Amino acid sequence: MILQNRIYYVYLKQDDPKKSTMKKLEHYGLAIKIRANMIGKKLVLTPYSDTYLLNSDSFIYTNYGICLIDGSWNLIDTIKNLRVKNARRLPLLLPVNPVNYGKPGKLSSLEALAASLYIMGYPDAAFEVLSKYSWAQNFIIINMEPLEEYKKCKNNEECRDAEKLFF
Ligand SMILES: C[S@@+](CC[C@H](N)C(=O)[O-])C[C@H]1O[C@@H](n2cnc3c(N)ncnc32)[C@H](O)[C@@H]1O
Repeated sequence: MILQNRIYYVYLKQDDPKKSTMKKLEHYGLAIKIRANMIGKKLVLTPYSDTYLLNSDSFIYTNYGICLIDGSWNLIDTIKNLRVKNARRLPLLLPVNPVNYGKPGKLSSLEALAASLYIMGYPDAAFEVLSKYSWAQNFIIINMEPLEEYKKCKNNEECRDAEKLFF
């Protein structure tokens, strides 16, 4: 079950809106679009963070929510200087989305969200968000072994070591 009003995204208008995975989740009532100045203490997923997302971050998720930055990978530099309180990176995983299939780390917002929910201990919510796209069905299955390892990590160093086991 997905906790109500905990999944947010900032939309950067860099891609075809019809292809935005977060807009689709919003359509199903599973995500809320916000402006960057509303991020506050929410977890923010950005590959530029030095801090890995941990299972223990579920405390921040349940209290403040999680926010994706929905832009284009081609313009990812735009968010390089984003300064927020609770920025997090994900350890490497394999995307299954049609644009970046098989390129380690280049996850869609939907995949990044599902991976985060899984690592924080919400597998049912992860499967629920993935269920909205047929191409996304195998994302957890394909990444099950790394995800299970990442879920056990207690700090950055353990995440880095776990990543090296698979990539
Ligand atoms: C660059 S956007 C591309 C989104 C794509 N247009 C879509 O509709 O799904 C993907 C977003 O997912 C999150 N993300 C993807 N991979 C990540 C990683 N390795 N670490 C942290 N966040 C990640 C970030 O919020 C990132 O901005």
